[in-house]
Amino acid sequence: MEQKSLEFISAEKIGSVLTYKLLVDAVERGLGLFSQSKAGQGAATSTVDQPVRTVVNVSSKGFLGCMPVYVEADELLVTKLVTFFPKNKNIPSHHAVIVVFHANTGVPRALLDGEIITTRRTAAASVVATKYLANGNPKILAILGCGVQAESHYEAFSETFHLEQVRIWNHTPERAKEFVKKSEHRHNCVACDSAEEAVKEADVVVTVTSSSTPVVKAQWIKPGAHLNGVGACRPDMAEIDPALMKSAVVYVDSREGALKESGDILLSKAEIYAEIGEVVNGTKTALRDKTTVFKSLGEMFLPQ
Ligand SMILES: NC(=O)C1=CN([C@@H]2O[C@H](COP(=O)(O)OP(=O)(O)OC[C@H]3O[C@@H](n4cnc5c(N)ncnc54)[C@H](O)[C@@H]3O)[C@@H](O)[C@H]2O)C=CC1
Ligand SMILES: O=C(O)C1=NCCCC1
Repeated sequence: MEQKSLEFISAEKIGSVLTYKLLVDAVERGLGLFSQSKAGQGAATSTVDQPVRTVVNVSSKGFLGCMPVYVEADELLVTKLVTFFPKNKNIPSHHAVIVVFHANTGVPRALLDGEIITTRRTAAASVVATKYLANGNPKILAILGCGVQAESHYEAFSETFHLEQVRIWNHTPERAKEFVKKSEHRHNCVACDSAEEAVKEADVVVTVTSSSTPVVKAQWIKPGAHLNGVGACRPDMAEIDPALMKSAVVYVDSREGALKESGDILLSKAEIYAEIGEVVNGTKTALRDKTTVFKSLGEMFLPQ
């Protein structure tokens, strides 16, 4: 009889092994598997079963998201539980734990601190989308927002692309200046006084704010640029000008998730061209010369 032995894997341990290289490869593969499968449709034969997460609102303070997934190929039966409390002060706005079960027996195997995985996986997903959708090698990156995701996106993009400049904007300008000064390695970073200044010559834009209303306007975007929309993960929230959503070619991580959760898509009534996993699988085209948006909502896949 299998003995129950539940291992706890700490944030320190995860942080020491989970490189962006590893994650980018794993997320790319995961997104491909997801789009190949009948994910979320409850089919017993599905190779990946990942229903759209269940979200519990905690009055006006925040929410709890429950994100289960079964990946047959990896014998993975996992769920992430993530909270988002945007008004938190002096502690992160997101917290998460991940529970891993044995896929053949249902026996719980491990409990993982989910914070670093959430932080880095999200940036890795934006890197995957950018690898496929950027028009040539991106040289100027604009990051709107200066929180945890801004840090991870800066690290992941700096490791992957040869960036000449990273333009940083925050709605409280002091925070953008602090971001730039945080490390001597950030010599290629500049704090911008306006979001327009950050965005207007950028090859790639990342929006990583807790804003419920658009922080980027259509007319600021360089034609052919690629934008990763990472925040605004509820149907009543939007980070991107509806005019940009309508004029750009829109890619998502999960079509079903986007049609339930993304205010940027629902409020603008933008058409979804493809899941990024379909591009990975070669069943949809990467329209690199067009202005593209990847609307990220956070489909979770763990490396083997
Ligand atoms: N798509 C995905 O997979 C994931 C998305 N997210 C989302 O990404 C966003 C950023 O997450 P974190 O960096 O962890 O959050 P954070 O709390 O560390 O940072 C939030 C940033 O938004 C800025 N901000 C707050 N209110 C604003 C407003 N009204 N207008 C403009 N900026 C404002 C803050 O100054 C800060 O720079 C959140 O919306 C979060 O829910 C987070 C994890 C995964
Ligand atoms: O995938 C995640 O993790 C999250 N996605 C949307 C916002 C909360 C965290």
